[in-house]
Amino acid sequence: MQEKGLLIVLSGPSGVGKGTVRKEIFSQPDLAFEYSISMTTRAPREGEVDGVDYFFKTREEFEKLIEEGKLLEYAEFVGNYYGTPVDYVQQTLDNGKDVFLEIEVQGARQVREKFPDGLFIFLVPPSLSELKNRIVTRGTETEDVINNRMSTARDEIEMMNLYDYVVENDQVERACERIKAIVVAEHCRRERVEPRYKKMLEVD
Ligand SMILES: Nc1ncnc2c1ncn2[C@@H]1O[C@H](COP(=O)(O)OP(=O)(O)OP(=O)(O)O)[C@@H](O)[C@H]1O
Ligand SMILES: Nc1nc2c(ncn2[C@@H]2O[C@H](COP(=O)(O)O)[C@@H](O)[C@H]2O)c(=O)[nH]1
Repeated sequence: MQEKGLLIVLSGPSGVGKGTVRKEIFSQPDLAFEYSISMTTRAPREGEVDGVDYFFKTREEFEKLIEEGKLLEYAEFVGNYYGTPVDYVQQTLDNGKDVFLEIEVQGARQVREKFPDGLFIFLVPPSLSELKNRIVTRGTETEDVINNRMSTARDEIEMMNLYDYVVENDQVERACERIKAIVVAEHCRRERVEPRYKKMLEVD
């Protein structure tokens, strides 16, 4: 029987660097994750592409997806809906591949209920002032939205004890290395050791 993949959830306050870290991890070929592209009612930012960064939906379309049970989890975050397509996640896990979700904490709680064996990682900034600096420097949000996201961030950080691991994003490369090490360790712990590691342990 084919082993199921690992469901990896990365959360953290807005602006901590989840997307940056995730893109860096996905640019490296040594860990084969599949990224689950989320649905959102948020308007696309400059340079964002439908079907690559998000599937952009109207509120009506999103509410229909909720009614039809098409979402593994969803949440309203600072005025917009965000959600994870259930079929893609389930099919990819069933095919034995690891799936990587980058979602906020309300959604992560719902995923934990459905996938208690998932791997839940919370990314933290070196400080709240650095968090604000990152979100401001990104230059994508209005002042009102930044203030809203910063006040939500304080509540989110209080939820970090619900996660299996907390990783500091002081430098992108270091945060990626920490996350990759956690995933490899989890695979070993769950005895789903990659063949190349098994080979290393073989005795002649
Ligand atoms: N380790 C880091 N040091 C300095 N700047 C960083 C670091 N990681 C990310 N950044 C910068 O911080 C900003 C926010 O990063 P990013 O968009 O990846 O955050 P996010 O957590 O995905 O945010 P959101 O939840 O709002 O989508 C970006 O401008 C990014 O370049
Ligand atoms: N619960 C979910 N949260 C999600 C999902 N996709 C993204 N997110 C999180 O929303 C906020 C805001 O994202 P932004 O792109 O507008 O900055 C951030 O914390 C994302 O991680 C999802 O499918 N479900």
